[in-house]
Amino acid sequence: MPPESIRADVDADATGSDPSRRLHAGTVSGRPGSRTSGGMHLRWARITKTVEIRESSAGLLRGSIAGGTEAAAAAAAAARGPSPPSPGTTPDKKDDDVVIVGDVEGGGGVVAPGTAGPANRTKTILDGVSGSARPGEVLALMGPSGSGKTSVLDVLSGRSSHDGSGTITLDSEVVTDRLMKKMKKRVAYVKQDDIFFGHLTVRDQLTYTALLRLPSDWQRTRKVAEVDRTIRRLRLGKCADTTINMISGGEKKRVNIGSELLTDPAIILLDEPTSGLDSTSAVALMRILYDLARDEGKTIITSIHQPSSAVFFAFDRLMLLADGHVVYFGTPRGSLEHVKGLGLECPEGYNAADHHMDLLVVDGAIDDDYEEDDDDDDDDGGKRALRRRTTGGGTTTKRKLIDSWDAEAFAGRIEDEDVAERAKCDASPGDDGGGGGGMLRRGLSRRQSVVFSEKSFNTTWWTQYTVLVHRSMKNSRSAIFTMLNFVKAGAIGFMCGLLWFQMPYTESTVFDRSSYYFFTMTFWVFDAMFTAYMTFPLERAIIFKERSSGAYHLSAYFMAKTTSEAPARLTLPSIYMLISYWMGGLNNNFGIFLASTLCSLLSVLAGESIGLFLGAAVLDMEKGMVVMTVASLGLMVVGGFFVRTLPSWMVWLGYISPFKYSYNSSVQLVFDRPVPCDGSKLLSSCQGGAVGSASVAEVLDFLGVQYSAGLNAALLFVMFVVIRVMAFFALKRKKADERM
Ligand SMILES: Nc1ncnc2c1ncn2[C@@H]1O[C@H](COP(=O)(O)OP(=O)(O)OP(=O)(O)O)[C@@H](O)[C@H]1O
Repeated sequence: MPPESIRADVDADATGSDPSRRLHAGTVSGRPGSRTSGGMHLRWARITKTVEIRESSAGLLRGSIAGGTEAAAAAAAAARGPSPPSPGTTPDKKDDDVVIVGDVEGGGGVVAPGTAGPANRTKTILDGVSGSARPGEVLALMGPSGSGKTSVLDVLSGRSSHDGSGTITLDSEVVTDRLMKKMKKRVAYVKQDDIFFGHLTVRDQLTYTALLRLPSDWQRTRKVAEVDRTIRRLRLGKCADTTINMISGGEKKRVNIGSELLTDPAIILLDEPTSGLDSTSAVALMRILYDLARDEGKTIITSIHQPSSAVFFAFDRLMLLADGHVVYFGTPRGSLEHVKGLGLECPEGYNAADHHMDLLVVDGAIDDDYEEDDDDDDDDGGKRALRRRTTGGGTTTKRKLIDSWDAEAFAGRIEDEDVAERAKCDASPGDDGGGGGGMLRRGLSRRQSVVFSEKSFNTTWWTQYTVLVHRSMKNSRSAIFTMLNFVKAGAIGFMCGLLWFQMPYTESTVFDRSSYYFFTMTFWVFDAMFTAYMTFPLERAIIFKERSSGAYHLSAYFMAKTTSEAPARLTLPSIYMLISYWMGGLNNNFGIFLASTLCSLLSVLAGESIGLFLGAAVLDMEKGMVVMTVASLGLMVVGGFFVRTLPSWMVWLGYISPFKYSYNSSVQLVFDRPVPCDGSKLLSSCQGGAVGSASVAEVLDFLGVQYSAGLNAALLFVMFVVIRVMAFFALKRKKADERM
């Protein structure tokens, strides 16, 4: 369909008698006097995006079959293997890329898709993409997997940059990098994955979001009222007080949308909001989106895989993508006319969306199989449907569709619309603050100044910190204060108590006393290191998502995390100490119990810092676990328990071992008086039998303990602080990489 007919088509469709219009009939609670602002007209022209293809450590090249030659696609598909996500990481489609086999440098491998040759390491994932989305309308992006839907949304949302050759305009204002950064707050982006703290209820999730993101001059009651309204609007009443872990997929999607809606965005971008939903839930969700567009004038852009007929025809506009190219933009009904004009008519009664996908999905490997199977008598309808995708002369329908869409003319049309609208705006006095005269020529436009005048954050650092502490405590309370963890601390404490039960304070138990502390600090420091390690890799998706929408400062999050988890993290070792210390009869002085418990807790905090640092530095769980294991065992080995004299080049490692300081300080404390000899002739002063005693200094020397208890505790504290600061900077450095 020629681009010129797009608007006519939209208008015609809007008055049509399509049965799918029932989707628009849904009602949403009225919004009299609501604070809702309408949408904005978003246009984009000639957007191109090229990415570097990363080489894996095994010398393989990661790429995708999309956009590649059929041969490349076939070989790449053949090479495709299961690629499970790393445990605990958010599945990332970028990591699911097909592995292209071969020595690419040597030119012997498979051609990187969309590129000129085997040695080329870049790939064009968006190629001159143009389109527009208006307030009050729902634009759907459709196309096969890998066609570029998410990439378009990433670019439009400002979460990812494009190559700079194209333009994006917002109400006809060119969106510069700076404006794009600010614009993110007016653009809600609901990603494909539902990422939340699972232990929070739906209401908690929305309330924390409201407290973090709604303006600080709003009263708390107003924010809570907004949460209630969002719950009603998204029909989440039934599950409002259920934890997110327990709600259904459709409800999760709605919570995700609700979290974004709270900030009253002008533009809402959604990446496959209906994926994983049954058709009824998908229709219900789409109805909510239509209500938002119709009733509140929002601009909505959603990618969608294979919608039902009702959903398909209800879209206001449709953008079909293949291999990063637009192959159609216009009304859904117009899309059928367009393909019919190319001799690819949708069969009677066949789902239009399925028909488009059939035309666009081409998998070289599958097609080759069918070529070979040509004489197969057992051919069935499915195969025939697939073969339908190949037209005469070996040209795929996909190629035909790409070639027949005049992307250049379409981009020109989008740009003309922009120019016309801008001229209209310039000509209307007062509209831009007085006098017209060219918004762009005057530098900062009215729209831009409105956006720029917005503060980077809606709330103060302190508000962010307190809200995040509250949220984190609530979440970690549920995650750490579990019955299982209490049983673990209690049972291990009791077991140790039995093992070291009521040791007499004599020469023969010198080793047993010190080994109690060796075990205690090994166990709890390891525990702290490994559990803290998980923190950032598990929460990274949430942090980056929330940060990319300007919810809070990273420092507020980090400080909140540090302070809120400490009580939970320290309670369990305290329970252990309370049970095992008194059962074991380590030292009946209560002050020494308190001091040695404090030293153990300091070592837990130092261990936690190491875990946080490694978790921030190595967000990939698989690699991180290896680094953690090596680091923790290494630090323990160099603590001086196994090898008294370390090789000179390793001595420095001993100074960064929390195990060493924790052990030293506690052992210093517990041997607070001379140790009576009991005939075991362990210590040199006791060689005469069960008479006399060994001095504290001799015992400590015998055990290889260095420095005073105070100095050891102080060094633990320094480790705890310094490594924690390092963890913050490691996380800060990661931020840019991970946001994409
Ligand atoms: N950073 C990247 N590095 C390499 N390839 C990338 C990168 N980002 C996207 N791609 C590739 O670009 C193509 C388009 O990806 P995109 O995620 O936009 O597709 P999609 O249409 O949203 O797919 P799906 O429907 O499966 O979500 C894919 O082939 C993908 O592998």
